Amino acid sequence: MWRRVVSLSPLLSSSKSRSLNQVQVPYGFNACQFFYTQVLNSALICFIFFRFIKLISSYFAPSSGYMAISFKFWEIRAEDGVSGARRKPFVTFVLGGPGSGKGTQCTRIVNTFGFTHLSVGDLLRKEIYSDSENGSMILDTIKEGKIVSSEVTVKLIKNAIEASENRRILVDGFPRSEENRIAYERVVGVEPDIVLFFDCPKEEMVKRVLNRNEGRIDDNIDTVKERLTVFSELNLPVIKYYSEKGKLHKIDGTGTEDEIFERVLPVFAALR
Ligand SMILES: Nc1ncnc2c1ncn2[C@@H]1O[C@H](COP(=O)(O)OP(=O)(O)O)[C@@H](O)[C@H]1O
Ligand SMILES: Nc1ccn([C@H]2C[C@H](O)[C@@H](COP(=O)(O)OP(=O)(O)O)O2)c(=O)n1
Ligand SMILES: [Mg+2]
Repeated sequence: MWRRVVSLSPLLSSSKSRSLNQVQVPYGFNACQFFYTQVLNSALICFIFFRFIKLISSYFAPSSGYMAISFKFWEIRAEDGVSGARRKPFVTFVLGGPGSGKGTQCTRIVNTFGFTHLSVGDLLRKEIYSDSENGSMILDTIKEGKIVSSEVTVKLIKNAIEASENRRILVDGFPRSEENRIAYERVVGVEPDIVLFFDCPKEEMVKRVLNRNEGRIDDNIDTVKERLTVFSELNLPVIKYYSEKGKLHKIDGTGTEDEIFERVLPVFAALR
């Protein structure tokens, strides 16, 4: 290809320079000829180079490992306007114990800041009702208050992010364990941009879950107790991880919905 570019250079310069030969400048230097040979050749080389990179990145489908990382890099560059590829999404993870108000506050963020809300619990429940091969396993896991294998969950999240036209995404209820977090990073290839954590006392969370009244099979005292244990053991280490990375926004989850949203507002307003 490079040979083709080089062989095109004289063609380009000779045809143009013949008609513009008259524009002579002192010291025997032809300004127009210089322009056509140098500037246009450089532009042509750049154009062909970026077409080549684009072709290569679409040829090697990003799936895992090195190619996924390099593809991500290309996507991030693409965000800067280098190519027409899809922009990297701005991903916010929303964490908190059961009943801490994640879903409620996500709805507010969607309405105010135009995010798309991906509730991982909803994605899993949809799998149960769509009779998918994992449906009964998911149902049992949710009933017991445990966490579904990351292999299933991450695939659902990745598909949902890819299907979304919106590049501003809230992933609600994920990652719920270090296993969740590591699997996401391995498969998707990037970390979230920010992480919200709704901090709420256990008694308040239990009260809210038992009053939720959405007909959920896990909204009962036995399951919520188990979920709180799982939250302390598996989710708190994830929250600590993001806090140490400087990505965590810890929000007091007590008070009215309005009061809590007042605490959420500055996080997103600062991003505008
Ligand atoms: N600040 C609040 N005060 C009282 N009830 C709330 C508050 N925020 C949410 N709720 C209610 O508590 C229940 C759990 O809220 P939800 O948003 O579903 O929490 P999560 O998604 O964290 O489990 C819902 O019935 C919701 O209407
Ligand atoms: N990352 C996740 C998220 C949810 N789940 C399962 C286990 C959770 O108890 C249920 C319900 O999750 P959901 O986020 O809807 O629950 P809450 O809104 O916190 O009450 O789904 C999971 O296994 N892994
Ligand atoms: Mg929820």
